[in-house]
Amino acid sequence: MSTTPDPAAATADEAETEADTCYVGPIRIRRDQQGKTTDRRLLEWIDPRDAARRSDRTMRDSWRVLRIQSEFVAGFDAMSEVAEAVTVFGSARLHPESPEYSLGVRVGRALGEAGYAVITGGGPGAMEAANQGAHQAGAQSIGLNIELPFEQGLNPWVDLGMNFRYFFVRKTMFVKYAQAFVCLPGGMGTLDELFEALTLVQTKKVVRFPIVLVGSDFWGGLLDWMRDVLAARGMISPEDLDLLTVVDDPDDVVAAIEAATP
Ligand SMILES: C/C(=C\CNc1ncnc2c1ncn2[C@@H]1O[C@H](COP(=O)(O)O)[C@@H](O)[C@H]1O)CO
Repeated sequence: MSTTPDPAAATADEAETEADTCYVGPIRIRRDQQGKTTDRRLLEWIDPRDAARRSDRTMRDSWRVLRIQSEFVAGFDAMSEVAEAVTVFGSARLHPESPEYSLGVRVGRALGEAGYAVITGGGPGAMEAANQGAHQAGAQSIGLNIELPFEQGLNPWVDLGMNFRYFFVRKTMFVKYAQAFVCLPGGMGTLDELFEALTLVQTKKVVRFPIVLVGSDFWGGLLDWMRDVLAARGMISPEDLDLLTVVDDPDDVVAAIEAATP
C-alpha cells in the first residue's frame, strides 16, 4: 500500500476546509464557529479525550488572554472620565408602552437630575428606558453592550457606548464605575446581575454599595422567599436582607443612594 499522499485527495480536503471557512478582517472563522459569540467559544466544552482539540484549545486560550486584556484596557480607557455613576439593570424585553418602561425612564431621569451618570447594558427595554431618562436629564448616558448571537446595536439614547465580547469584562465595568446598583423588573440577566452584586457586597469585595430594587409588587415575592427560606434555613444571615432596599418612587431611588453615600 502506498504511503505517498494522494495530491487529489489533499486538494479535496483543502477545498472542503476553504468551503467551511470565512474571513472577518484578518480573522479566519470556521463555518461551524459562525454565529457563535466570543463568550461561547471561550466556554465551549472540548472533549478531553480528543487530544488534538485539547492542544488546539490550549494554544487558542493562551492568545485569548491578550484579547481579554485588550478589552479591559479599552473599557478602562472609555470609562476613565466617568464621575459619579449608577448602574441600572432590568429586562431587555420591556415594551416601550409598558408601565415598567416609563418607570425606567423616570428612574433614569431622577438619577440624571441628581447628578449621576447612568450606566446600563446598552440594549433594549429597561436599559433603553433608563438611558432615555438620563439623556433627557442632560446626564451622561452610558451603554455597555454585549456581543450576542444575533445582531444588536446600542439603544439610541446611549451617548457613550461600548461593545464587549466578554461578559465578565463588561460586568467588571458595571461595578467598578458605579457607586450603586438599581434593578428594574427583569428576568434571568437582571437576577444574575442582582445576585452578583449581592455576593460582592456580602463578601465585602465592594463596600458602601447600595442595591435598590424598584417595584415592590415585582420584587416583594423574592424578598419574602429570601427571608422565609434563605434566612430561615440559615443560608444567609438575617442582616443580609438589609443589603437590599425596595422602593416604588424614582425619587426614593436617589434618596436610598444618597443615604448610603459618605
Ligand atoms: C432578549 C433581547 C435582547 C437582548 N439584549 C441585551 N442587550 C444588552 N444587555 C442584555 C441583553 N439581554 C440581557 N442583557 C443584560 O441582562 C439584563 C437583562 O436581562 P433580562 O433577562 O432581560 O432581565 C440587562 O441588565 C443586561 O445587562 C430582546 O430583544
